[in-house]
Amino acid sequence: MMAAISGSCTQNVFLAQHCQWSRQSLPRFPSDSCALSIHSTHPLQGWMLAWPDKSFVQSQTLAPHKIDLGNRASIYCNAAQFRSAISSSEKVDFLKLQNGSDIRGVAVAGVVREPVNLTEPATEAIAAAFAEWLLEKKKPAESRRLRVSIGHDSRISAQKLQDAVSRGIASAGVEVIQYGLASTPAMFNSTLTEDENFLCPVDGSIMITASHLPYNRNGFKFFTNTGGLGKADIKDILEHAANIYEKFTDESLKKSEQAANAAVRKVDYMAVYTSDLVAAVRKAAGNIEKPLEGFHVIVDAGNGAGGFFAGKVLEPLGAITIGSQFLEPDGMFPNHIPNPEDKAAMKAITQAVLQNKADLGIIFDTDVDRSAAVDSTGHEINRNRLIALMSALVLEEHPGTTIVTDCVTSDGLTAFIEKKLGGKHHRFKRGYKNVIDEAVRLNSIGEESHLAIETSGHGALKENHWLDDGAYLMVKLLNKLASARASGSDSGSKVLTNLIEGLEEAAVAVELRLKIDQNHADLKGGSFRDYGEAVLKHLENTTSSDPKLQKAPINYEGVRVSGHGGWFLLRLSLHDPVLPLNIEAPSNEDAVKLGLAVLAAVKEFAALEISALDKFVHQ
Ligand SMILES: O=P(O)(O)OC[C@H]1O[C@H](O)[C@H](O)[C@@H](O)[C@@H]1O
Repeated sequence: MMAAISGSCTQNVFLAQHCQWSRQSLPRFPSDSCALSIHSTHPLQGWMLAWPDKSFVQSQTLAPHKIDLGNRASIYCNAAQFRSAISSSEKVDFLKLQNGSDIRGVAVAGVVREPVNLTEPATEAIAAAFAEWLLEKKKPAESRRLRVSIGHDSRISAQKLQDAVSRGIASAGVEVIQYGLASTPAMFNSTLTEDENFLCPVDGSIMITASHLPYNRNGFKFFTNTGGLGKADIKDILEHAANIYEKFTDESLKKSEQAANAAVRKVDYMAVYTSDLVAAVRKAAGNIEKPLEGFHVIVDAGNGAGGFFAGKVLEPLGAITIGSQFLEPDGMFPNHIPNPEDKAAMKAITQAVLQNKADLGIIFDTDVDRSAAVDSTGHEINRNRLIALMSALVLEEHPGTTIVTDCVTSDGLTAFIEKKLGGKHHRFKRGYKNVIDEAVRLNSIGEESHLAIETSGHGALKENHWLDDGAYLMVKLLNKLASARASGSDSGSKVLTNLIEGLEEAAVAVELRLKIDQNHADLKGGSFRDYGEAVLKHLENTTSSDPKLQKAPINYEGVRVSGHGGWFLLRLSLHDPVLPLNIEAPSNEDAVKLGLAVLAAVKEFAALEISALDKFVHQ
């Protein structure tokens, strides 16, 4: 038996060093076929892995070369003895890598006070933990192993992290399918596509991205066919990754490299994803091959992953894309930050549209889950305007439906959705996952909702599996242009601009981000969250005694108050020790009055950095 096992030890090494599993779930081997059963295919997948639990046998606690199978059998393996490969200087605080439902960290050295914490071994451990999580959630079919797709954006650390992710996945006995440069939504899509030629559907998917953050960062988003993983799952995975990491040995790292070398396959999945987008526009236009013939559309990918949209989506549909810019992936982002909320980015695409006299401009963030547009007059269609436009399109198809948005949307948007479009505006919390989950929840309790969208440019439609896909949002706009042309009412992007006519916009709209100094004595050793909550409570109390201010009757996040013809919202950032303050008002004077009301309440909180607010009210 020993000889038989030792020949297939890659995954057994992983077992012996990283895994925990339930005694009850061990397979019943006939006494003399044990070894063959185990190394015939992929041992991990036949066994139910379990998350840490005291009742489980932890292989680490067993003799180094022996895995105990209860009283039925013992398997011996010539794996390396346990000897941690991680020195104390490489300790990683895994939980600090959690960013809501994503993982984010520093992957490139060289920025002062930003030490690398998303190292290759940490990445390998996280990927292995995800693979284990997946193995527990999904029962692999007899006929095939589980498979995970891996894609990345244009960041300079993409390649090394892709390799590390591949090692982690392969070490767990799961198949690795690399897509190379890809968009986040395409990765989710790969869990839904049914096409064995492209090894789809995959059981899980990992996108390596840190969205619009600076070049030295990177991170991961995880998907299964039910959508992106939530916060609780990410926390479990990180805790488990920390265990795996502690137990790495030189030998196990070498074995996972060998496993990855043997297991990795590459697929051009973006070809499938883009042809689906092309097909969607053709269908909406009445099955016309080139419904965008003659339209001039400019794409600005900001050197992220979105450059494909010009050549692989717009051009096959007949559009002219001359003047498109920054389509080449470049992880140093030399032109502007790929972020439709960024002023410089919006200026860049606006200028390109005007200079080229284009019909429409389209801009994506780095990993293409967010987008915005610019009409032929250079008018930006982002933030509240993008939500208004998408609401108009969705409400044409689904009259009366509920539009779920984040909390920093304007009062003008509510009036537009409810009075002009006849829909219902449900202003919920910040965070793309929060708005998507809320829309799904509403549907589950009988309230119809077809759109969940944030001012950040994340938008998800029910018809598109609640996937927040910046490219799909733009496809909806293109559908409108194409169908207007097909019906003879073509007037270029005016078709779109007309749809948001009547959206009232505040003359002044500002966002100030007030930092909480986490090391300040005023925190008295408590968390920045508790401190932030105390600030918010105090603000709520002080504003309730001001007759000129009215607390929003329904509000799900922070303190939202109307007054002086406008409103303000102070809330805790989803991720950072920051209290973002949004103010919208009909004039600067009114905005300052609202700012002063906030300042009066928050100035006594010594750990809060209020200089930006101070400057704003004393401008
Ligand atoms: O709370 P904040 O710091 O403003 O960040 C909020 C934003 O965080 C991330 O970028 C998420 O992807 C967005 O969905 C969310 O809106």
